[in-house]
Amino acid sequence: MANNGENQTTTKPPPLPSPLRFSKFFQSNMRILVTGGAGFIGSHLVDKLMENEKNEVIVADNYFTGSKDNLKKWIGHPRFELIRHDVTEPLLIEVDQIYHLACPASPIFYKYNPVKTIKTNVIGTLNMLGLAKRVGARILLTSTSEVYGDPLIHPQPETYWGNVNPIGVRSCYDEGKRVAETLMFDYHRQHGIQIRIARIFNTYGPRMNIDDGRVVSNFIAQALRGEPLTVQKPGTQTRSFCYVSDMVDGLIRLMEGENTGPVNIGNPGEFTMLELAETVKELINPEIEIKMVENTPDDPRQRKPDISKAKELLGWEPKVKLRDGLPLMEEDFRSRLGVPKRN
Ligand SMILES: NC(=O)c1ccc[n+]([C@@H]2O[C@H](COP(=O)([O-])OP(=O)(O)OC[C@H]3O[C@@H](n4cnc5c(N)ncnc54)[C@H](O)[C@@H]3O)[C@@H](O)[C@H]2O)c1
Ligand SMILES: O=C(O)[C@H]1O[C@H](OP(=O)(O)OP(=O)(O)OC[C@H]2O[C@@H](n3ccc(=O)[nH]c3=O)[C@H](O)[C@@H]2O)[C@H](O)[C@@H](O)[C@@H]1O
Repeated sequence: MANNGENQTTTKPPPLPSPLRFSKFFQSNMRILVTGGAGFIGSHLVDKLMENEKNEVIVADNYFTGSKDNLKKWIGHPRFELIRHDVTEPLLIEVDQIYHLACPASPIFYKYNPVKTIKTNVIGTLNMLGLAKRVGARILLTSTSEVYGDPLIHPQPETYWGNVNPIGVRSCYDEGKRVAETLMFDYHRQHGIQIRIARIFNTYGPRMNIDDGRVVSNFIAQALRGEPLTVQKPGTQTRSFCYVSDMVDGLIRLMEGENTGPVNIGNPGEFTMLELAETVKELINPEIEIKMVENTPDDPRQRKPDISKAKELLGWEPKVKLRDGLPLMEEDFRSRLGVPKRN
């Protein structure tokens, strides 16, 4: 029987919280660090966390794929701080929770400088675990469905150990995240750190980079620019797309709950890339052409989360269907590309 982490209780007590907790200037606010908070999912997470007046949010980001623009409504807010920081360097601050998202997510960006991607996943996660250990913070890692590689089991439950190429062009990301998960559990067992691991499946929504290279952003930008939708061959490969507000809700529930994870967070609705292209065409621009193009190596052929664990342990399941989420993203892309809605 695969031991998947959930019954691995720690023998060591967690470290004491920062001594500042006992100082006379003690503030009861929850201090939350979001690494990668200037990115797509991170900035939506920050919006949600900032809604709670008891939260102070600190974002650390090196702006590789993120942007200050995504956080502009919070810059200058007394409960918000933005730090230009690369997580491959240590960070010495006092916080109660860490959402560790920093890592390029789109394949074109994570393959751009693969050695840096590995450093971000391994050294970056070590640094954030070191911070969690020093101050007694709870830490959540945004891992990925890519830890299942090109899966041989469908849909993928958390107990599946995956089918991953260790020497391929995607390995800097998927093996990097696998090591990051290992580090999380080793810090948990060895040092008593409170950990949470989310395995995120393809997420989409407003604020994705327009030329991000991921399939939903590509298709919407192409449809709005009047360019052919580039379906990578064979087009029968599948993905399951989760709207970003559902994702943020799942991440917060995981952080606040009692279970370490790993927990799959994603929308089980499964589509082939040809079906996705047809849907974008129908909803956004029926005149657009669909063009088959060459694929990249090691592209997973099928992907769909088994979310039984998220349902049972977090009481979570996604609410936004693809057909309802795409128009919300279209609106954001129209305003950023300056393409008005047709009558
Ligand atoms: N969006 C998805 O479909 C998806 C799926 C699975 C997992 N994830 C994970 O979720 C997290 C966020 O993904 P996203 O889609 O928002 O991506 P994103 O690229 O929009 O955001 C990543 C953020 O991390 C920052 N960053 C990258 N390297 C850094 C470093 N060394 N130091 C500091 N900051 C750094 C970037 O500048 C950016 O702001 C990532 O960890 C990703 O692996 C995302
Ligand atoms: O969800 C996940 O776990 C992972 O999924 C994605 O990786 P991937 O699924 O390969 O994402 P895309 O680049 O959006 O590709 C999805 C599919 O669309 C296809 N595609 C992509 C782009 C395009 O223009 N056309 C097209 O058909 C690709 O071949 C692939 O089969 C994310 O980019 C990773 O960050 C994330 O960790």
